Amino acid sequence: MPEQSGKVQTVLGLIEPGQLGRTMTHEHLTMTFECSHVPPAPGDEGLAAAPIEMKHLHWLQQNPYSHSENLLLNQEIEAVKEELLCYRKAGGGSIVENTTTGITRNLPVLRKLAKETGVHIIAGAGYYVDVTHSDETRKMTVEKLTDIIVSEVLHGADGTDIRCGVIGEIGTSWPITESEKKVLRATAHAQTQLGCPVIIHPGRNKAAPGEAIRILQEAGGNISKTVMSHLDRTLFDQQELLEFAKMGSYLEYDLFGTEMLNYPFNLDVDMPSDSQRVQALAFLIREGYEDRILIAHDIHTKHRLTKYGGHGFSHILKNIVPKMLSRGKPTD
Ligand SMILES: CCC(=O)NCCS(=O)(=O)O
Repeated sequence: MPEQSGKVQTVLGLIEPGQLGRTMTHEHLTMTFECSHVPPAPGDEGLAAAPIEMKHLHWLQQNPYSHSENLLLNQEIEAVKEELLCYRKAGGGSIVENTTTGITRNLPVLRKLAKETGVHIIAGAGYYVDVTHSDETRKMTVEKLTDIIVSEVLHGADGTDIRCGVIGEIGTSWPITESEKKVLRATAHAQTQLGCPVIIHPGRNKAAPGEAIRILQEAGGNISKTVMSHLDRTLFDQQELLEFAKMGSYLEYDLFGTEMLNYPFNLDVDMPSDSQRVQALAFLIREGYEDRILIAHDIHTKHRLTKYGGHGFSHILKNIVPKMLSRGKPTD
């Protein structure tokens, strides 16, 4: 792809890497997450159906996936626009928007947001997890899936001329399903043709990141240009984290701002606090992985927007960066 080589492809066109500024590599600006609805606990049905209000905020923070309306981030375009203007004021430059096929990607909205806020937005190509794959997707060969992903980057996606700039987030469950394995192989083949970055959503099991990387590797993917997302809810043991880091992908801690007691998708997981995320990053830096770390908020529900009392897209720049600086360099 000679035209794009060495450039960043945003929804408004190509820019130089030097124009990116501070970049959140894993966010969603418009999407739906009904595929991950969790039925409310007995007795909570009323809360789950009530309008989002301050008095319910704590319940919502603890049960974000049990409130159907909370899963419709696509209804909040104006609020997201305000947030992006604040993000720019806070020093933000770019956002990688990870919404792929299956969770209602909306490229015209991304283009409008980029035009109206001045934030560079890079859209994601490819497919989310198996439960969102259509029958048509399941029937496709790896070659057909590859052609679609390549076309989303070279020509535009979803019937528009708006081009994606990365592949991902590519969704995988645990265990990884046959349909997801096909998409992973197609992702690797498309990356070989395009040379662009890949972003993977691993299943909720400590073996999931390594298994996804192995499948990409066997299909010829470039692991040094691959991002493993959501490590903060997936890999906890320091030795296992180092074993994974040696495989060579970028290591992404992208759930900053998410603090919940019971992680409903895997009750064995203790979701870390932001302080624990910062400690995990300090550990990786001490071990020599400073240049392989990426961070973001992965906002994908309404309640995390400042409109609803959430932390918003500027939380890392306003709160986490000062926290990191207050801890100094890990060797200090
Ligand atoms: C679409 C957003 C997404 O998949 N976020 C990850 C949520 S979790 O698997 O880490 O709970």
